[in-house]
Amino acid sequence: MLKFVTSKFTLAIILLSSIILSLCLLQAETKLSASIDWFDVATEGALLLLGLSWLALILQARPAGKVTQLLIFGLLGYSLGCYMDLLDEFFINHSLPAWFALIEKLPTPIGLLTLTCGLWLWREEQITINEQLRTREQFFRQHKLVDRVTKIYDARAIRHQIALNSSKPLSLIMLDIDNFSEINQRNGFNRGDRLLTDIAQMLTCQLRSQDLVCRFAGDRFIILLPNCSATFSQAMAAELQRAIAHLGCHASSAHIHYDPQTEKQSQDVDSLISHINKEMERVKQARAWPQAI
Ligand SMILES: Nc1nc2c(ncn2[C@@H]2O[C@H](COP(=O)(O)OP(=O)(O)OP(=O)(O)O)[C@@H](O)[C@H]2O)c(=O)[nH]1
Repeated sequence: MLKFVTSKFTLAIILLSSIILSLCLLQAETKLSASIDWFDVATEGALLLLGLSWLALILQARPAGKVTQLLIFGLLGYSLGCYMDLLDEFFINHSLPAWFALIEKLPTPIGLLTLTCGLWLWREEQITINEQLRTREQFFRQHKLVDRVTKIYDARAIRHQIALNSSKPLSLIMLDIDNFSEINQRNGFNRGDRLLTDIAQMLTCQLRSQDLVCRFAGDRFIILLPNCSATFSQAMAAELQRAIAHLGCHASSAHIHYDPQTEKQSQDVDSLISHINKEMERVKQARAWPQAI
């Protein structure tokens, strides 16, 4: 439903209806210059310009996604309402079609309602990002264990965090970008760095506040999910792979689950890391095998 409401198709309909309304209004009787309230024209024109400038700012500042679509749709509705109010100033009311009075009232409230939904989701998104940044910032200050390129935790940091969390059930996800050396060769090392940074930021935004992501090595990331089930981590791994695909590359994923209460032998950080590395090698081999035959 949300997708339908915010689809490009709907945006096209709003633009089209704006054009149709303009044509309709062209047939109505215009007011004499002396009877036009120029103060109203100025204020309504200013509101329209403000709506359009907010739209331009949103388009510039926000990444593509559900929240941005809601904000755009809301601002388009609001701007359309302002535009119709402005046109209204230039035409004699009784010469306008009867349905115009009804239609005129709709875009602004619908637009403002959608905008409010968008702002609410933006707020939720920002709270998650702030929480992640605060955790990262605190850890950075304490240990200076941050990767130079992506500015997320490095391998030493995740080892430290796994050790801290290993008395409770935890899951680890490893993501390894496929054919990253080719991406480097094709686009250059700097673009490769940029892609690693984008992936790191995207992963940070996708996780729960208690999860941690690190750049483990080259094109390999590890995510620590404390207190979660194996099913949850499996679903999360698939979700993260899909999100990485949106950035134009593919990642292999491996995941392990460790519950100290049910395991026969307790595992330390090294054995957990070695376990997930082996899982990843198995996944990579399974991927390479069909290509080899
Ligand atoms: N841009 C950039 N590249 C890096 C960095 N660190 C490592 N790399 C590159 O990452 C690539 C990793 O190569 P491989 O381990 O062979 O992985 P791959 O090419 O993705 O191959 P598969 O994993 O088998 O799909 C190498 O080409 C490294 O040069 C870095 O900090 N920035």
